[in-house]
Order: sequence, then structure tokens, then C-alpha cells
Amino acid sequence: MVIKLYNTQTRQKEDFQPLEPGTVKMYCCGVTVYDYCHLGHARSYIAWDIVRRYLEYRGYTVNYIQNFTDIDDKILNRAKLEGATMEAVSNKYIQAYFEDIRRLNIKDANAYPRVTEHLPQIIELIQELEQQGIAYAVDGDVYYSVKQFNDYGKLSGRQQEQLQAGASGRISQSDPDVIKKKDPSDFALWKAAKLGEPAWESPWGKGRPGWHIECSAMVRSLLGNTIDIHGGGGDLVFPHHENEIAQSEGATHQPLARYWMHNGMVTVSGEKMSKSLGNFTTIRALLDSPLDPMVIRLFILQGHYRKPLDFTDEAIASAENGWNTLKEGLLFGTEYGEKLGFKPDEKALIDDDAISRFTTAMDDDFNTPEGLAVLFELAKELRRDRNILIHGGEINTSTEQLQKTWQTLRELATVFGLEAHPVETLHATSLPGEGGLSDEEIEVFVQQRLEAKKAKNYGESDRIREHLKQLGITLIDQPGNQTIWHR
Ligand SMILES: Nc1ncnc2c1ncn2[C@@H]1O[C@H](COP(=O)(O)OP(=O)(O)OP(=O)(O)O)[C@@H](O)[C@H]1O
Ligand SMILES: [Zn+2]
Repeated sequence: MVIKLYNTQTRQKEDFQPLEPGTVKMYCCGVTVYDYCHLGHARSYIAWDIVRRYLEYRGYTVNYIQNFTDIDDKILNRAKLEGATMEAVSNKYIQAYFEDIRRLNIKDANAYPRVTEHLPQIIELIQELEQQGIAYAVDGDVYYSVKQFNDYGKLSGRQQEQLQAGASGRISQSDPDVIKKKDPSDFALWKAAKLGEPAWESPWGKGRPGWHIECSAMVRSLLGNTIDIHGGGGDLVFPHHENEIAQSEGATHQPLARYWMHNGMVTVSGEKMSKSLGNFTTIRALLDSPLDPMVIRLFILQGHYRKPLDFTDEAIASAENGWNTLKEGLLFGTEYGEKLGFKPDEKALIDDDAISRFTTAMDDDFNTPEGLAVLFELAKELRRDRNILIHGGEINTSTEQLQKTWQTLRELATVFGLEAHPVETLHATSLPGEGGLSDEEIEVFVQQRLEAKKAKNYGESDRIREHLKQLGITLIDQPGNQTIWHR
């Protein structure tokens, strides 16, 4: 079966065929690093993580690139507020990004280009556009002349006339930008330096790039003129992605992306969750509640990536229930495999029918809710027998069938990045009886947790912290990888 995906540009599902058989070049717009990531960002990057994991599961090699916007007005404003440099602010939130996103088990990109590292490529691209008469310089600024690009509007479906009418109605005629622009819908590729702001040398004098040009330059420099999949949130279709197309295709005369994919918004009472609106819940606040990171993943997977997803306490509670069911299923073999006589080398025991239903769902534009239904069926089968085992009853299902169901569930959960950790085994092996854990035993856990953190296995380190918390022991992380604890 071929994978079908919805292409925003053609407004229909299409067969997925990468430019080079077997490999996928994929680029997704990254965060502007001026604050902690919220659940909306988690959704976007989990959506691309699933697309990537599923393509890999289907045998493709995926080269996945995601940028960091580290030059921007919002970062500058934050730097003023924090009394720091733009670089210090972006470094702080890039580090926070990695901490949060890795806890959600999102795989690292193959590269994370930053704007500050791509100034030469950006300048070169703007120069090419200028030479081709598509860009023009005015007093140290450079603008893109939208009228020069016939295909402008092909992604968002907006017509040039509409755009101009809209833009001229919206913009104040005394705005210096408007005075310099030949046409109200033109947009900035390069902005002349303002007093006291970071600036870089360029053929047009000192300044900094506009927002849209960075992605065009980075895609080209890291992946080439045409990529297979370009992703981002639906809020980026216009103007950001429309402008990326205008810049890249205006310069290269080749399609920028074969498929454009957009995720729906996480909303709060129907409104987009956003830093600017202040109605956001950060990933770290949710995880400190404490919530198993897999509950957030499951909450997101329960919706189709293109649809809006409303964030409510009830939805999270329901995902928590769902995760408990899946987790029990995923740990079934760990808990009962030995007792039931599972054979460790029987890896090939897989339920082909379940796999086929799962791939049918995922081949249809990454339908994770339907894919999840298959995981739940398998987990519920295991739960039925688990309940019988807990109550000392006799089960009728054959060992082979149980091992098959369990291994299939685990395989599919891996495609969804869902990982369960056996807290129970910690209890079983190390609970000392009435007196609680000894100091030495706590130290062993603290060491294990530090090792897990070093290996960036945040799921494991969170699990150990939570386990100790349940035993009344609090861990406090200190600078320099030190952890102190108290009862
Ligand atoms: N509420 C949301 N739901 C889904 N995706 C989102 C949401 N908010 C942002 N994204 C996506 O996350 C990615 C990074 O976004 P970016 O850093 O530009 O955030 P932003 O849109 O500036 O944030 P905000 O709107 O919160 O100020 C983009 O692809 C964007 O579309
Ligand atoms: Zn972009």
C-alpha cells in the first residue's frame, strides 16, 4: 500500500512519492526562541515526529531538519526585559526546548540550523533575488516584490488583488515601511540596523534578515532546491510559507516542496493557544504536575494532526486513563512473561492482521486516532488476561497468542513513540519493608537517575523521581549535576 498524505497546496490527499526512492527530505519550521514551549508546540513537533517515525517504519531514510529562529523582534524585546543579550535569551530557550521536547520522546532532528549561523546563505539568496529583479533595496532595507512572482498565493489560495486590497486597508500610510515599499503586499527580506540592536554586515549596509528568508536559505543549504515534505502549523500557511515559496522558487525556478503538511492548532476555549495571547500552558508546567509525558503524547495522538485540538482538564484526564490501559498492556510481558514462559527469541511472533489494520490507518494521511484504536484493542486483550492472573485464575489464551499480542503492541507503540517503564519492578526489588528506603538505597536511585539524565533518558529519570516521591523522598537538583534529597 502506498502512503497517502494531504497536501495543503493541492487541497487533496496524494500518493506519497519522494524525489529519490527510499529517502525523504523533510523540513519543519522551528520555534522562535523567546519563551518556554507550550502544548501547541508539543503538538506540532509530535505530529512531525510521528510522520517521521512512520516513514522510517515503512522503510524510508528520513533526513529531518528543524530550525531555530534566533533573530527576531520578540527575542529582542525579551532580552530587554531580562536585561540580557539576544544570544543569551535564545540559548536559554533552546536549551529549555531540548529539555521539554526530549521528555516527550520526540526524536532529535538531523540538524537544528540557527539564523545566526546562516547569514552568508541568507545574504546570497537575497542577492540572487535582487539580480533577478524580484527584490529591491531602499535605504538599507530590501523588499520582495510580490508582483514579480506569478505563482504568489498558490499555497494559501489568496489572489494578488485580494492581498493588495487587504494590505492597503490594514496599513497606516505613515508607517515608514509602507512609504518605502513599492506595493503594500511586498515584504521585507532584509531590515536596516536600528540603533542599539544586533546587526550584521551586508551589501546593503548593516542590518538583519526578515523572518521568512531564513527557512528558504536553510532548506536550500541543507537539503537542496526541492524537498519532499515541508511542515509547520496551519497558522504559517500565510504569509510565512507563501513567502518561503516566493523566495525559493523565485530564485531557483524549481518547486520548493513536493508536499506541504500543516498541523491544526491546539486551542483553549476555541482560541489558538499562543505565547502572544498569553493563554498557554507550558510543557514543563504540565509535566511538573506531575504528569507522565506519555499522557501528553497520547492526548495529542488521539486527535488527527490536521484538526483543531481543544485543551481541557477533562481531555487530559481521559488521556491519563487511556495511558494506564496502554501501559498495563505494554508491561504485560515484563510482569508475566517469565511466569507464562514467553520465549525471548520468538521476535517474529507478530499479529499480522493488527499490523495491517494499523498501517491501513496510518497510510491514510497518518490517521493516529484509528491507529491508536488497534493499540487499545491489543492492550484490552492483555488486560483481560492480566486481571485473571492477578486474581489467581486460569487463563484460556495460549502463551503464544499472548506473546504475539504483547509484541505487536510494543512494536506499534514504538512507532507512536509511546514508552512504558515498570515502576512496579522498582517496588518489587527495592522496597525494604517497614522502615522505608535506607540512605544507601536512595543514593543508588539518585545515581541511576543521574546516569539516565546524562543519557538524556528523561522518561527514566522522571520515573525514578516519581517513584521516590511516592515513597516520601524529595529530590532537589543543584547546578553541576548534583542532586540532594530529603525525606
Ligand atoms: N497553538 C498551537 N497549536 C499547534 N501548533 C502551534 C501552536 N502555536 C504554535 N504552533 C506551531 O509551532 C511552531 C513554532 O511556532 P513559533 O515559535 O513560531 O510559535 P508562535 O506561533 O510564535 O507562538 P505564539 O503564537 O504562541 O506566539 C509553528 O509551526 C507553529 O505553527
Ligand atoms: Zn519556516
